[in-house]
Amino acid sequence: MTSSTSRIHIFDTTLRDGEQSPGVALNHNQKIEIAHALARLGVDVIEAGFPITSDGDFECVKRISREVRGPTICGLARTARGDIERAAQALESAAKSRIHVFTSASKVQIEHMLRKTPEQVVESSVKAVQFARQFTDDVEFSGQDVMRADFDFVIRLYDAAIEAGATVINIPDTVGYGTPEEYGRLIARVRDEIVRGRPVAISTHCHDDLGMATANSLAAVENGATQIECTINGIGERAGNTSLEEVVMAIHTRRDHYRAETGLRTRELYRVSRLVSRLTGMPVQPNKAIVGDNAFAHESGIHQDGVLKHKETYEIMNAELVGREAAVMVMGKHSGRAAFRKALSDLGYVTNGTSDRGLNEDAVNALFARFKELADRKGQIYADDLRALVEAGAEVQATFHIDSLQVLSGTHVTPTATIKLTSPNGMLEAAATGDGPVAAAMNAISHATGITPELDSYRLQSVTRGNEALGEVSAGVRYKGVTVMGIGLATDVVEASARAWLHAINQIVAGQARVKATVTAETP
Ligand SMILES: CC(=O)SCCNC(=O)CCNC(=O)[C@H](O)C(C)(C)COP(=O)(O)OP(=O)(O)OC[C@H]1O[C@@H](n2cnc3c(N)ncnc32)[C@H](O)[C@@H]1OP(=O)(O)O
Ligand SMILES: CC(C)C(=O)C(=O)O
Ligand SMILES: [Mg+2]
Repeated sequence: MTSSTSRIHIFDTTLRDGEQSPGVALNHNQKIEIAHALARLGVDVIEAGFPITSDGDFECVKRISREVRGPTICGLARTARGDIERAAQALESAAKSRIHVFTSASKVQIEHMLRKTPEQVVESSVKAVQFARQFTDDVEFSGQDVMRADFDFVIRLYDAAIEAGATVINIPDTVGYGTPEEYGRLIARVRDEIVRGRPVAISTHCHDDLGMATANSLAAVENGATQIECTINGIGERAGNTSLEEVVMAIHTRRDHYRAETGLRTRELYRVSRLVSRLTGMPVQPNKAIVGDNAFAHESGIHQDGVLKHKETYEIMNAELVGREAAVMVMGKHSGRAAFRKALSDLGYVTNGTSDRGLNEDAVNALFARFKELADRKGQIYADDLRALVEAGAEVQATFHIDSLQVLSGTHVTPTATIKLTSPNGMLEAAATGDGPVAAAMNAISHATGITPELDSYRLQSVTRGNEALGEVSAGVRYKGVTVMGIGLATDVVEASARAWLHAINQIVAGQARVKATVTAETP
């Protein structure tokens, strides 16, 4: 840290405000596990709970105080003496402890919730801070809902709290009402009018009701705040709190701008995010900054091509720095050839092969065309899909290709299929019926090609994941004593069957059949 770089303290409240997320209730062991993970991450303060809440919360704060070393352990308390005493008891065995006393600052909360006058709020706050100081030298003070409060009152309240012994003053935008500009200006006012060089830290605590928690916290840093209160994955009351991973990585990535740094071991970020998501049962949205599944993933061809050539074309931070893998390629309909080749070679296929070895240019192009077709229907294409696609054959050598297939089937109709095939001699078209839609499609192909093998075996299986999983059909066919295995892949099972049938016919025509059974003189 250079002399012009300020150190920002990270106050993690996942176990207190985060646990206030509707539907979340962590048990002791889960909280201890998260507290240890936060200590490994290197947060400065863990707000372990609100000890007056219940015996369970009390015991948990007590256990964290006893077991977790590194960060300061903090307990929340209203201005009531009972709350403060209970917090102090819970924190007794912590190596470093903090009591966090809070009141309300806005008129609406003072009048309607606390049912007090502003004077009474100041008085009870002063008494509470003084009382808390009897247990620890580290007392944090908060007045809820500052952004809807009268700022002159806010200044008076916090000045009184500092005089009473508060060492950290936390400025909560409890309902996520402020804009970055307004919030930043208030923090600057607090810094200039009441801190005035006294050894008191300014802290920010923002909620995300309007999606501005991260921006507001960073605006506070620009205006003198040296502590950010936040939660892993941004969980918390209603729309949640400032997301820890976002502010930490914003400060790191834009250190040229913020001239600040946190002391966190950022490589732990992703792991802690997964842990909190798993234990709270709150999934992380895929497009969530830093820790979402898509945060370092690329699906569109132009981006994939850029990232494959040079990661920084579309990635602004080092994924490894947050414990993740960089430049993850997601294969879908927006993907291009560069990523497709890379995906094939990652699966072990040689993509610059010659006509007799590996996949040559034509083979890759044919596979790419099939891949696009599939992606249009299936959405995401997984490694298994790609493998199956290659194994089903690029059909470069194929004489016949499906141009279109239409099948009519139902309870009271005779299954009928119409096929159009491209061939070296032009378009071939035929229609046929069958016992079922699969038989009708196979018969139509046989009529069009003039080749009618016998079906020896038929197997259909789902090879990939998702609702639109690929169906793979393996059709063992016999023709003039030669047995050939045709493989067809499609999201539609009738189409997969037709493709398998045609694949077999193409092998017969090309004379490239893999002989699986003894050749006999028998003809079908
Ligand atoms: C913005 C925040 O995140 S604040 C923290 C919010 N977290 C929680 O509330 C979780 C834990 N809470 C609880 O378990 C309970 O609400 C308790 C144990 C704290 C209190 O329970 P109860 O005694 O049953 O009170 P209840 O929850 O119904 O109402 C809250 C009381 O606290 C008072 N209160 C609220 N904030 C404060 C404060 N900062 N200082 C003093 N009193 C306060 C309210 O005025 C109300 O008092 P009243 O009962 O005299 O009207
Ligand atoms: C207890 C306080 C700091 C709080 O969580 C809030 O105001 O949002
Ligand atoms: Mg809060």
